[in-house]
Amino acid sequence: MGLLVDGKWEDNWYDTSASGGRFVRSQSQWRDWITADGLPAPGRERGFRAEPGRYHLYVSLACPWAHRTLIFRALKKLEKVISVSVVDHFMGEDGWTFRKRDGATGDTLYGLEFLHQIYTRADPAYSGRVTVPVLWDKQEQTIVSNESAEIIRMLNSAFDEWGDAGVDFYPKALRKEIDALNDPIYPAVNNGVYRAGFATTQEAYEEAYGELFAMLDTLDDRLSRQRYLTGAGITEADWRLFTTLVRFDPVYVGHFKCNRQCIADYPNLSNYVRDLFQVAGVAGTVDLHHIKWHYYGSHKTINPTGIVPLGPDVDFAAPHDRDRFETRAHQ
Ligand SMILES: N[C@@H](CCC(=O)N[C@@H](CS)C(=O)NCC(=O)O)C(=O)O
Repeated sequence: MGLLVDGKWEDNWYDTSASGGRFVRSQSQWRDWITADGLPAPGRERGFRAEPGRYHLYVSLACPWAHRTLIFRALKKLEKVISVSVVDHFMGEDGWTFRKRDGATGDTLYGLEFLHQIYTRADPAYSGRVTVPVLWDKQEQTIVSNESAEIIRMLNSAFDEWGDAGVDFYPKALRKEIDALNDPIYPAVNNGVYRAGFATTQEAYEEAYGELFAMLDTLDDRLSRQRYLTGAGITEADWRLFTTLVRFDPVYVGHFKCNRQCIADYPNLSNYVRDLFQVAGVAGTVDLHHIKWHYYGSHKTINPTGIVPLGPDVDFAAPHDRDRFETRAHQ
């Protein structure tokens, strides 16, 4: 685990000393947008036109943020439009690498060894973390975005000429509600599990743990009345929650000490995660081997032996009870 400083790789774990033992995720630095017309997004200088075959995703199958982008690529039927490279599940002193095993593809564009070489290819003087996902422009040889929340918005609509325009996970009428759900779910749940797991003081851990389970309780209650977070149809808010929930029992309960209870113990969340897993195209984006081996194998500060636990045995393909609710297909 490390980062780039003026284009040079330095091996460094997260520094929590300035924040009372709290893990603070850095802001993504590449924030351009692909648009159907190629004009820069408001406030941006560079414009990127949506075109088939021009863009590439660098992902880890372990990473919940990258996982969002793979789900959107699959459900928007963009597999032939946007290509993908999958990094190795182990993230050690070289950061993410292109070692090829267990379904990792290597760097299918340039045959590079490390993901940080993709960042310096875009900017030889880049300083910052080297994270997945990366949305890469093969034509301009640069990074468009390394912010998953924005990449999924692009995939949701910019490529509709080639993808499935009938699927909309961020419909106009629900945008306010989706944003209002994402806003508290991100710090408490998506990033909350990391805040608990990477905390280096008891106080910081307990703070994150409390917020996490309070939010999961609220969500379980909400899902006792409706099939999905905004009601009868699946939206972006569901996919963002899903990638954390699917990792929860296999990894976060043990590795990140998020152990007040499992998702399996929540009557509604447990059925909900199976429901989403069983949406056509989604199961193929979930790789529990990469997920377990990455977290338990890579985070030596919290699991020094690197032993990967064998359990629990979670079956996301088991039946769920969610079809008792009103359901709406996408507009
Ligand atoms: N805000 C980013 C976060 C991405 C992120 O933190 N990815 C993790 C993997 S789960 C990573 O690559 N971490 C490497 C590092 O922090 O050095 C996003 O949502 O795209």
